[in-house]
Amino acid sequence: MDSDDEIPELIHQEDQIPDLIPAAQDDPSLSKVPITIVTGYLGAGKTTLLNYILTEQHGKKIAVILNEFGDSIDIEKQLTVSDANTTEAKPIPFVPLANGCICCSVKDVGVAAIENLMEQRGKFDYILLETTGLADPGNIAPLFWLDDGLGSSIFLDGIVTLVDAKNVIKSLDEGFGDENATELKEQAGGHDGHGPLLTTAHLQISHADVIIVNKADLVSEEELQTVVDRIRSINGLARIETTTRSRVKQLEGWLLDLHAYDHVQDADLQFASKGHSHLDPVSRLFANTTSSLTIDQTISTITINFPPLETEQVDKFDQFLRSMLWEETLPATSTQPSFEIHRLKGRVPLHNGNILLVQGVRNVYEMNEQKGGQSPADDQAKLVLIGRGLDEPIFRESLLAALS
Ligand SMILES: Nc1nc2c(ncn2[C@@H]2O[C@H](COP(=O)(O)OP(=O)(O)OP(=O)(O)O)[C@@H](O)[C@H]2O)c(=O)[nH]1
Repeated sequence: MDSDDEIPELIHQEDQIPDLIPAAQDDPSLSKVPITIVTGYLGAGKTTLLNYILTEQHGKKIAVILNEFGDSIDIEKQLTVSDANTTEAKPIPFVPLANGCICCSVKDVGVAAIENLMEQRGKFDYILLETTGLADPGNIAPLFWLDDGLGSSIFLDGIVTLVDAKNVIKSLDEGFGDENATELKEQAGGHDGHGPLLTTAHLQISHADVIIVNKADLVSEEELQTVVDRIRSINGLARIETTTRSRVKQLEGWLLDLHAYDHVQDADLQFASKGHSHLDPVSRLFANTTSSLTIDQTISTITINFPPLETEQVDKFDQFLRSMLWEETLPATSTQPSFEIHRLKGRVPLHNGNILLVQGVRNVYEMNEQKGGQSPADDQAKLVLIGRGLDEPIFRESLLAALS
């Protein structure tokens, strides 16, 4: 490693972070680089996917940050850039970083890895960040919104979760391979009289914008459909594709250029309400069969439909979101369920002809009023929530009361 590749000092103070990436901040002509977070259980096929991408001809130079366990607990980030002109993947010199998992100490290690990478800006036009098998993407995603330094040079394009078709149901039901699985005692009706489990698999699925159900070759078509149905019952917003050897049918829209956070399409929210669109060919094959849909007891998706808002109600809507996301309390209701929100998308038409677009991950949300642009489908406002303990009638009642 030569002197140009010196490891930057790790940052421990949150308020120091905005100064990180000075080159990017100083030169406004540099456009923001998109980043996709790739997550999934150990052995789901993440490395297979990234190797496939790095050797594919796709005209993009993609930097991959791998987050791997070595022999010891040290974690190293290996940076590799695919070369659009040859089929070779060129490694950027190894950048050893401090011990720790990217989701536990992301403000230190993750930021430093990305800062390190951004010093080599110009050599790539897309970043893929692979997280360890047990990462909770909900800890990582808001960083790209909240951190001024990162946010000025990088934007989060989306979260892709790989699941292993053979083992994912066991992971969801039994916490297979997951030491962090926790029993939700307050929710009755779980397995063997116990509460259902909240596993890392639930968190990885609930936060995902794209879910790749890999290792399709190891299960029957019926088993594959059961897996797709189960995943759909957890996350009604994500696009789902089934693959073997992580070979997605195309990179754009499935791994790159996801634009999951920069617009809220009406079609996406319709999809959550109906629960069947965006389906991959295998799912379509089964669309007319009577497969029984297992509703996951732990994490689910709900869609709240409500009438378009007067301009004066926008503040009330914002207060509802703050109460729900920041205080985990539903306003204006006597029923106070225990819940947590992982992902939120909303499209709210206003009587002035504008449209309010809402995006959220955990307790971080963003609301933008877009001028005009309402479509015929915007006769109702829609708020889609993915999380734990969501009961649509209770949430709807609270929202309507808060708006009145
Ligand atoms: N049968 C089958 N095996 C696969 C498939 N995809 C990957 N594998 C194999 O499964 C094993 C794990 O794949 P990886 O790509 O290393 O999985 P990973 O998610 O990166 O796993 P970790 O590095 O442990 O987090 C490897 O031996 C792969 O060759 C698939 O679709 N079918």
